[in-house]
Parts: sequence; C-alpha cells; structure tokens
Amino acid sequence: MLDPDKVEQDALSALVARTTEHPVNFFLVGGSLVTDYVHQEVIATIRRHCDTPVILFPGNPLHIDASADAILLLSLISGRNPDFLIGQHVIAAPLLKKSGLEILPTGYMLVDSGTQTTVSYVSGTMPLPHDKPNVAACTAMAGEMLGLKLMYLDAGSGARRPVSPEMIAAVRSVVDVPIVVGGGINSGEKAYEALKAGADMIVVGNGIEQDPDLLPQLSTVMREFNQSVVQA
Ligand SMILES: CC(C)=CCC/C(C)=C/CC/C(C)=C/CC/C(C)=C/COP(=O)(O)OP(=O)(O)O
Ligand SMILES: O=P(O)(O)OC[C@@H](O)CO
Ligand SMILES: [Mg+2]
Repeated sequence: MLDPDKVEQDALSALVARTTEHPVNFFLVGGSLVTDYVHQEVIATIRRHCDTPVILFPGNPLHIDASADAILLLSLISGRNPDFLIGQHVIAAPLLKKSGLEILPTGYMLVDSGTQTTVSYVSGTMPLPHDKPNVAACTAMAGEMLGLKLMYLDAGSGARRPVSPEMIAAVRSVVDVPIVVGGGINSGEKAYEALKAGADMIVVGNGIEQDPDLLPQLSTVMREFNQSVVQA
C-alpha cells in the first residue's frame, strides 16, 4: 500500500523497481485523510516500472482517480455511520460510473488495535473488538449476503497488534468471498500467520515504508505459501 502523503518520488521509483524482482500482486494507493493530492503522479510512477494493477483505497470521493485500474468501494460495515455505509457512495456514484474504474464492492471492517486510528476518528465509528471473532464473522456474513464481493479486515495504519489469526479464521469459515487483511503486518511471521489463518491478500504499508528490505521477505513468504497450497 502506498500512501500519497508519505511517498517521495525517488524512493517510490526505487521501491517500485524492486517489485520486478520481488513481485507484489497489486499496488493499493490511498489514505484516510490525504493532504497531498498526488495520486496521479504516484500511479504514473508505478506505470513507468511495471504493469502491476493499481487499486485505489479511498477515504472519500475526492480520492477517485481514473488513471488507476480499480477501486475498493468500501462500505464501513463495522461502523454505524450511514455516511460511510452509503452516503459517500451516493455522492461518488456518477463520478465512478464515468471513470471506467473496475468497482470492487468491499465490506470494510475496522478492528480495534489498542489505540484510536485515523479511520475510526474520521468516520466517527467504533472498531470491532479485537477479541470477538464471532462479531467479525457475523458482520462479514451479513456483508456477503448484501452482495459485497470482498471483506477487508483492517487493524489500522501502523497497528501495534494486527488482526488476530482467530478472527481471520472465524471470518474465513463463514464467507466464500476473498478476505483482505491489513494493519500492523510488519514481518514475514505476521504475514504468514495471516495467510495461514485464511487471508487471501495481505496489505502492507508502514512496514515497507520503514524498512524496504521487508519487500523481498514478504514476497518470498507469499510465493512459498502459494506453492505450499498448490502442492497440498
Ligand atoms: C465512496 C467513496 C469513493 C469513498 C468512501 C469510502 C469509505 C466509505 C471509507 C470508509 C472510511 C475511511 C475513511 C476509510 C479510509 C481507508 C484507508 C484508505 C485507510 C488507509 O489509510 P491510513 O494509512 O490508515 O490512514 P492515515 O495514513 O491517514 O493514518
Ligand atoms: O500501514 P499498515 O500498518 O501496514 O496498514 C495498512 C492498511 O491496512 C492500513 O489501512
Ligand atoms: Mg497512511
């Protein structure tokens, strides 16, 4: 995940170039409260180096950029704020239709990680309790029944504790749609734990921002995990 507020062009170019040797499946571009509107520059830099798909991860309709490939159309189903469940989407709908972006309807679930996150503050919603896998499972089930095509469990940017393997497994056992897990995944071990518990995709932001050498480690974990699944 690339946060437009945090990337610096030279460092971004170097990082994206490294993904030709240590591949990632997607680039997510976004942030909850973006102050530097440089989505287009970030996406152009990615395109210069590779053809890996770019998916927007937006906090509000101002973050829509038609130069990406797709957008996570998040509905904040862990919260009870109608604006982030449907209100922002009504505002964004005509723009999205015109953009030609592939729309990925996503059940977005914030999970408590011990400290208040920007997303929780900005959306005025409470996250799901960290130690209540069943609440997450019922939320995901309802989201899937409502037609959402992905579930995203997010402990929040730089979370001290990621979403627990128990919660990932509980969600895995009740939905068929792909599960995305992010927030605080800053080591190969944590990535492996999430994959083993049932995550289909892991999102890493701060970990690689702080230590770009994490990229090759995570790419290897992902490849080995996928190979082990194919062989089993
Ligand atoms: C309908 C459209 C296009 C947008 C609304 C989308 C909704 C409902 C979003 C839910 C609430 C929200 C603010 C989500 C932000 C998700 C996000 C991009 C998180 C990653 O940003 P962080 O890195 O955690 O944030 P900071 O870097 O700002 O701390
Ligand atoms: O920056 P990190 O902690 O990797 O979190 C990524 C993303 O899930 C945050 O919304
Ligand atoms: Mg961020």
